[in-house]
Amino acid sequence: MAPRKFFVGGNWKCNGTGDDVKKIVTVLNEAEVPSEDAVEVVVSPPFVFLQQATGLLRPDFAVAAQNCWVRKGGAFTGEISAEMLVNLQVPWVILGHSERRALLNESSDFVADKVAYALAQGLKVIACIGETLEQREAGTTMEVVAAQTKAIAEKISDWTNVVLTYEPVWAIGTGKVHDGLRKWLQANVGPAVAESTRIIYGGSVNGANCKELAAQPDLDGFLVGGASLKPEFVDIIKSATVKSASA
Ligand SMILES: O=C(CO)COP(=O)(O)O
Repeated sequence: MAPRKFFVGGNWKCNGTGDDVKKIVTVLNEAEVPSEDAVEVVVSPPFVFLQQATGLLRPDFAVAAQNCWVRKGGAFTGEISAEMLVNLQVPWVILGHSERRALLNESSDFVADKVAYALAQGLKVIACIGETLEQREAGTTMEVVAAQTKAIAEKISDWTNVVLTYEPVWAIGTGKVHDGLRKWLQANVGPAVAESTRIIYGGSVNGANCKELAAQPDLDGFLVGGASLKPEFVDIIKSATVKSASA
């Protein structure tokens, strides 16, 4: 089976202006980074800047939307459907981000329905899971992330276009949950899916800590928030070489 390609996502969240998009994309376009064979780079601007970013961005980098509606579009004011993203040729979507789970009460079932629907429309999905600090302190981390993954596993059969993102803000650098998640996939979905699915990490990844994090055995990349708006995002992309060197 082909090795899992390192994945670096930049989640711009609800930040920026059209001018900021130009600035960030210029830095990315001028950057010398490892080849497409070594790293997959996906940046995620707010919906309103998706087309602008797509038009300006180098062809070896892709874009992701930060969310989409759970079903076919229609009378759902303020939502953006998976079909619309496909129509704009946006290849990726982030679903189940911890901020949406926490602030907008998106449940694991709702997120799983979104993942299934988006995949069925042909989108690739950055599916986010992660526990709250309270759950962490109660010692239920693995239980919580396994339940979130199970909700998704029950609704999809093909994991090819899924990147699983473990994103608890507190958990820099432990690597343990990634190992647990891969074992969970192995036991509950199957060895081939466990072997091929990329499990990435998000939470305060920056230019200074990315190399050490990239060296964690079961970690296949990052979803970067704050640092993806800055030139250090290029250093984070380059940390893919840590993985290729250890492969
Ligand atoms: O939520 C995140 C990425 O989706 C992580 O954000 P930070 O990298 O700013 O901690």
